[in-house]
Amino acid sequence: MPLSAFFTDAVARLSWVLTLQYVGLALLAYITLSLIYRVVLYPRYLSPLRHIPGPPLGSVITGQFLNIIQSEAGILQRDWVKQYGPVVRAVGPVGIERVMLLSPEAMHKVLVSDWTEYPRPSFLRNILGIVAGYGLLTVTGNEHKQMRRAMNPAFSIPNLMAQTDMYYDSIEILIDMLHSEVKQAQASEGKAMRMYEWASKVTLDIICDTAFGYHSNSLRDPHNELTEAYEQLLNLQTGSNLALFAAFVSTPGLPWFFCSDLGYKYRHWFQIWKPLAMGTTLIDCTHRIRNIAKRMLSEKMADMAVDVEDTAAKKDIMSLLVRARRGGEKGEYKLSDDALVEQVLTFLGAGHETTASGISWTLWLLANDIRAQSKLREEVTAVFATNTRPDYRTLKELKMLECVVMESLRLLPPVPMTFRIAAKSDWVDGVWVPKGTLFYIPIRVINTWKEVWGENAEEFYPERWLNLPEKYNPTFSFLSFITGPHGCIGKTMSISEMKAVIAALIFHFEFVPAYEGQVAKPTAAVTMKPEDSMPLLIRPVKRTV
Ligand code: HEM
Repeated sequence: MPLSAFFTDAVARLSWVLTLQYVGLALLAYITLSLIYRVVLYPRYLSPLRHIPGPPLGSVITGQFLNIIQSEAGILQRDWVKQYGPVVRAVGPVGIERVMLLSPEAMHKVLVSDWTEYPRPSFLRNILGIVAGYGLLTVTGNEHKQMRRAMNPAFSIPNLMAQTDMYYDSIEILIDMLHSEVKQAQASEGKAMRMYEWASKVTLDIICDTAFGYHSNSLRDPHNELTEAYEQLLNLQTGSNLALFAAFVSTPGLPWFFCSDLGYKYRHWFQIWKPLAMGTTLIDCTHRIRNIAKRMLSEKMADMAVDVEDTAAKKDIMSLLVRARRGGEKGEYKLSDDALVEQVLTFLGAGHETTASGISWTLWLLANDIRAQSKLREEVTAVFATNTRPDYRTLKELKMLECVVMESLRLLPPVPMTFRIAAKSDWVDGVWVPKGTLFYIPIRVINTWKEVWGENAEEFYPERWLNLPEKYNPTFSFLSFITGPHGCIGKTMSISEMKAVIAALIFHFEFVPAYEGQVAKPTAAVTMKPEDSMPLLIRPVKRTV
């Protein structure tokens, strides 16, 4: 090669290397500056929210995030309100701002009037989607409106009235099992049992039975695959696991991978590094649950194909889903086969664990308030003495039962908080909230806000429901099921189910704490279940016939 050509070639190569270096450096500078802007400049000096009172900004990278996930759900936020007032700003990981507004005006705008502008943020949709399917809980806007309209009839009062009697098939099994456990223990003081586990089994059997006509038999079968898969899945979202779980599901592409066949095939890859091993369990559980949902569906669709006329008249969840699958011809809402499975997962997931937590917390509160427990027993005994399967109306008329269930849901809400994200910049109750800001919907904080509920707001006092405080707002002071178009579709069903289970348990058994000094241990997860599965000492009620 002539010398001049050699030099030309060398210069060309050098300029390529230099160009690449410049591009690399420019990219690095861009990322560094963006990060500095996001985590330091914007939240500290530029954000329009920076003057709103709130806790210190915290660590530059994680903000208040570690404090939040390490504390009991809703309690840190309640302390902030006590310290800084009803409008609070806090900074989470990588400088993302969160605001918490407690006023009914703010809740009305975010949850009701402008709900499409304040959707669930994607990290929440992914957490819910993985645990409870990409169905009604994760869609928004028009798709949500259509889906909700299709499902509403399943939760109508006449439908629920017809359904109540079916609850007792599972409740009676629960009572029998508890009686035989106590009998086997042969101890006069009763037997300590993890009531959350029993509550979870009975609510799973009830939802499978009433919604899908499927007998999951989780009460009788100690190794039921559905129960075990849900248990493992929920444990992934508690304590220190929660941060990793949130990081997993917030990583673009990973939620899809977790639910795909590809993810299932390569699930063991996550075991190469211990901190990632949770990925294998997560994929394994979601696949087991999905497979059962598919099996449930295909069995039912085969049954229903035989009796099309009958299906057309029914308004239970399964019949409505199957009809939505056939829809379309008449311009009705149409569900694909995959979407159908996601809906089944939604009603399975959203419908059992929340109600189970509600039942366990109610038992805990009653175990610690013998006066309220005795008063409730007196009320339910008057009914159960002659009718052990009281219907929807009879349950509704029991005043103390209503007070106990509502008070428990107020004080220890199974969903202690949820989130929304501002899809536009706008004023919310006098605060200019920029697009992209996260909203806390602080359910537990609002439910126990002293400003509304008075000085004893944080105490269990069921009778307060007979004489509600003057500042009580029926739509925005009790948010356990939130409100507006995304409000819980299963609200009336779960309240009546909780009543039926609690009434039967209190009629048959006495509950006291399992040991001296026992304290409640609510998890800091999306749903607030007892971390220790709520051991309580239970003994049969002695009656003189
Ligand atoms: C005590 C029991 C329950 C509690 C405390 C509860 C609470 C909630 C809350 C707070 C939400 C709103 C979540 C958010 O927007 O981020 C919600 C939504 C939902 N719940 Fe429940 N729930 C319970 C029982 C049930 C039951 C039994 C079912 C069904 C059988 C159910 C099905 C749903 C569905 C499908 C949604 C999504 C509604 C929508 O976006 O249109 N829930 N629930």
